[in-house]
Amino acid sequence: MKRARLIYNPTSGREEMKRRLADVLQRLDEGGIEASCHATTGEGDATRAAIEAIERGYDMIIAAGGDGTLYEVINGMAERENRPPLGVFPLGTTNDFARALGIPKHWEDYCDLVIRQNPKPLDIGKANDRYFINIAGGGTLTELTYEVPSKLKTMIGQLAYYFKGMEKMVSLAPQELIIKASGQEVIHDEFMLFLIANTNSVGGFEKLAPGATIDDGLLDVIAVRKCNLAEMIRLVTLALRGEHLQDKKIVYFKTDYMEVTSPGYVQLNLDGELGGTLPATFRNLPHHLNVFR
Ligand SMILES: Nc1ncnc2c1ncn2[C@@H]1O[C@H](COP(=O)(O)OP(=O)(O)OP(=O)(O)O)[C@@H](O)[C@H]1O
Repeated sequence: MKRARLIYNPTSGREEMKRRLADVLQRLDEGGIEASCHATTGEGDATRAAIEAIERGYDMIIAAGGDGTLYEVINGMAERENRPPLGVFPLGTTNDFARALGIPKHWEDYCDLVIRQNPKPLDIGKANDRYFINIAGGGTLTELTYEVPSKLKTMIGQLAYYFKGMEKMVSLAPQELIIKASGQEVIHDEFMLFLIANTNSVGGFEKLAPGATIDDGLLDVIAVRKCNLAEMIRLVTLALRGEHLQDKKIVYFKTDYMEVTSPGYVQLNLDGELGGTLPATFRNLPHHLNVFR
């Protein structure tokens, strides 16, 4: 029997885990995996639970929840020498990461994926002293991921982000950024936002970074130069079709290391969570985690 630590957020998405837990444990058990559970209680708890699971020598860790729970779990794992395989059980509202990797959403299919025990390596990103698995970003629009109330997400799911997104679009302001990336000329300009993608699915946009792959050792950088609301809406429309990267308002490149500074106050968003402020260094950590996928 292998031992798994299932770290789940009982409040994620539509609170599915509350109903499914017994079934999940039973199916894993039948597949030769004895799982014990940790239900998270609030901010930072999944990080502590992941550190403890490694110290207690579990054979694998399964993070069940949304992108926020996954972010906390990888931040507990990334600095450890011994990093057991990670399961990403998608139960959140958007689940960008699971969607990008084609990880099954249905609980039975997901359990079967873990039971097959075939984890594959993938890159993660490091922003200053924190880690992200899907996306890092900065600029007013990126703040919306942590401003959407959890209760609203439970009630109306993805729509909650659209409402908040529309509200934020009208108050968008450009910020001066200096971007120094390895293999690139220094860029100094005013930007609406910048994103650093590790996967191709971000914020529910499945074609935001079409060229981003999870194990190429590189981060895909997309920055939107200063523009007005009409241009911003045009870019969002293009992004839905994956046709935005050629636009003259967009800066796009791949890199393994980058520094971003600003004379202003710019908050960082890491996998949808507040991740400090600029200045920041971003680097790719190749094949740092093994994930069932
Ligand atoms: N028991 C709990 N009660 C309230 N909040 C919790 C609890 N456990 C964890 N949290 C908080 O939930 C947040 C993470 O939510 P998570 O991303 O898993 O789900 P979600 O918000 O529904 O999904 P998504 O990120 O896809 O929108 C973390 O900020 C964490 O602090």
